[in-house]
Amino acid sequence: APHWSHLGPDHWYKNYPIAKGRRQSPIEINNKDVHYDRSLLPWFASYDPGAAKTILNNGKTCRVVFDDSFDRSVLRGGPLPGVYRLRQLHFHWGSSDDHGSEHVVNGVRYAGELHLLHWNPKYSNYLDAVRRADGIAVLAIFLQVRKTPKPEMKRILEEINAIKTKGKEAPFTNFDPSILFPKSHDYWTYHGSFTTPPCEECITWIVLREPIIVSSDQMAKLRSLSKNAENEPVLPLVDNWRPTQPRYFRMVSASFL
Ligand SMILES: NS(=O)(=O)c1ccc(C(=O)NCc2ccccc2F)cc1
Ligand SMILES: [Zn+2]
Repeated sequence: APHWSHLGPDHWYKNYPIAKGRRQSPIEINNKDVHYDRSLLPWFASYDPGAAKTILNNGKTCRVVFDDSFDRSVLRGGPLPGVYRLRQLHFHWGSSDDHGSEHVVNGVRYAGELHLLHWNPKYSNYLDAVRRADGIAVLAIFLQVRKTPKPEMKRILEEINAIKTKGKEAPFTNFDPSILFPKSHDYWTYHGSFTTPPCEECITWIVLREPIIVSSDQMAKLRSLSKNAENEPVLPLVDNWRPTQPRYFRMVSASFL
């Protein structure tokens, strides 16, 4: 990773000027700024469990990677003009249960946030899609800590022990991430960016209103990951969330009243 990558979010603009752009993510979602759009369609995920390939610790997050060589696992509907291919999912979390999400809703910070990243196959590949305003769609789901966790998160967290340090990867097959979805498909949507460098402004964000429930132990499991590679000094992988960015003149639309 580049030498500056250990510098915080306030330094990113030196290498990625777009980090100070007009369409950055995450943002605060406040009811007073949200516009109910009754023309917004429901979104649908059609995922093939066989597309899941591996789970890895890249020193920045825990990521599950999927086969995106054809329209095998796709997201469609909602604000999207067509199908978008599922490429990976990853998480953001804090150093304690009272913070860790990237988006903040009416002042509420959640313990974490799950991002399912999809790209628009009208472009030849992911790298090309990243350079387009309609290139990427991220489905964001908040993680809320409660006593009785959702059993579906277990499968991902069971693999954590195999990817403790940066660069560790393990097979992760036969997994349909839609089992993680909450009951309600209500969402907010707006145009934004990657929340990490290169901060490209290529993302249609679909942020679910209903969080998924995890336990404090499950969050502790995520916090047991390390930023460092094996046989390097231990650096806990925590607080991998970007602070909220100015909304400027962006409309946040809601699919619900
Ligand atoms: N937290 S998030 O906004 O959902 C997010 C999703 C994906 C990336 C990513 O792919 N980075 C590497 C990357 C970026 C651009 C071009 C090629 C890349 F590999 C970064 C942030
Ligand atoms: Zn993310």
